[in-house]
Amino acid sequence: MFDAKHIAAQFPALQQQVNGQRLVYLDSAATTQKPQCVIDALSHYYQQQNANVHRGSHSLTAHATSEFERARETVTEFIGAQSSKEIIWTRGATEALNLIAQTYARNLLRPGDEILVGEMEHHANVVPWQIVAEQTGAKVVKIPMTQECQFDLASFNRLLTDKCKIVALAHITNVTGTRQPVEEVIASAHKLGAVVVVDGAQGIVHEPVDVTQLNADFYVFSGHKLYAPAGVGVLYGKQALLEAMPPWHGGGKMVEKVSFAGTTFGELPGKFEAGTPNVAGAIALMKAIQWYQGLDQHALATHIHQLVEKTKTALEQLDDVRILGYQPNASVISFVIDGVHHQDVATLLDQQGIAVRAGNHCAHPLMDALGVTGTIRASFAAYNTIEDVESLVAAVEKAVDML
Ligand SMILES: Cc1ncc(COP(=O)(O)O)c(CNc2co[nH]c2=O)c1O
Repeated sequence: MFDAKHIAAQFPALQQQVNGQRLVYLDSAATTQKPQCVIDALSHYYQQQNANVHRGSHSLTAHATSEFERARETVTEFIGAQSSKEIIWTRGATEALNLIAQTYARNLLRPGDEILVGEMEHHANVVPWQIVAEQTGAKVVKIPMTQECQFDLASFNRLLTDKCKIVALAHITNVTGTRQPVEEVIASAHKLGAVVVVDGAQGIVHEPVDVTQLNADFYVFSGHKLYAPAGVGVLYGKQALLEAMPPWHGGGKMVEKVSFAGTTFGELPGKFEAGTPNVAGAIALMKAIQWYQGLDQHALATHIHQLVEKTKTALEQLDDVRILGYQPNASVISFVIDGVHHQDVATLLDQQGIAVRAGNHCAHPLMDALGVTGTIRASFAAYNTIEDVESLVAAVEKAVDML
């Protein structure tokens, strides 16, 4: 039995009322709320540890650097990387995907090469590939989804030719929570010499990740979806790939020697970390990972899946409510109320203290495939309870009656 109420009590943001009602936070796929211990880690850093890292020669900077690199080691172990050199700090998944596109891909791609991208992807895993395709004369090829909002593996294998140099897909998608077959995609792509970029923004928080076992070439995620602050994220890349890539941004820390006759660049991971990093964010992400690893992961996953299943069962009893792309064992559920704009529903729910996401969820191609302009999405995390489900369903029922 997963004690979500005990978990929720650790989250200050969840103790408030919104519009005079208990906050029911069901938008964790957008960003999770933060436990007190993570908030304390941020405060402690700025109260006691703040200094710039890898520079200066005083005790504070030495300690801050040590904690910053301990955070990198924590991420290394958390995702099963071979070396901390394979862990690059970014602002989040979006920046990590753009870094890969503008270094690895831009350096590799030639006219006629192909980048295969899943139809259900978040724009952060579509647009960077379109930009670099435009820059290099390569082509982005859509991997269609099935009618059931699953990754169409058969179509993928038909589209996969020796023209394909990169495959980009989410571990878990953000609108329907589809767990995509990254293992099979990686195996097939590698047979043809293509690399696979796995967008782990949703996956990192809903199942154990071992990038070595997965054999992913790149895996990216954002701290703020993993109970950590916004502004810190991770790009994992196989060391050999990262070593061969040109730098992303120029500046301090990423160089070996600068002269106007020419500049030599630093080693991993600093080569990709120009400028002053988000030290506090990295340290808080370490604390978030340590907190998260203290949870019973099987019980947590079972709990979240039960909440989503109960939500589905209740919503499908309501007139005019249509659930879209439901996936067993997902952490999100998306639905529409026929004849009612999704934003109007979200506004009514908000008036009852219920925070969901309405809109296209940065997934226009998926919305087009579903034939809608947007959905209402409820997404669940460790702090959500059955009472949250009951509040959501009652509010949707009220919305159906009112609208
Ligand atoms: C699958 C996926 N990839 C990439 C991103 C981008 O992450 P960021 O760089 O941290 O912004 C998101 C954010 N998804 C959402 C953000 O708000 N609602 C969402 O569903 C995502 O869900």
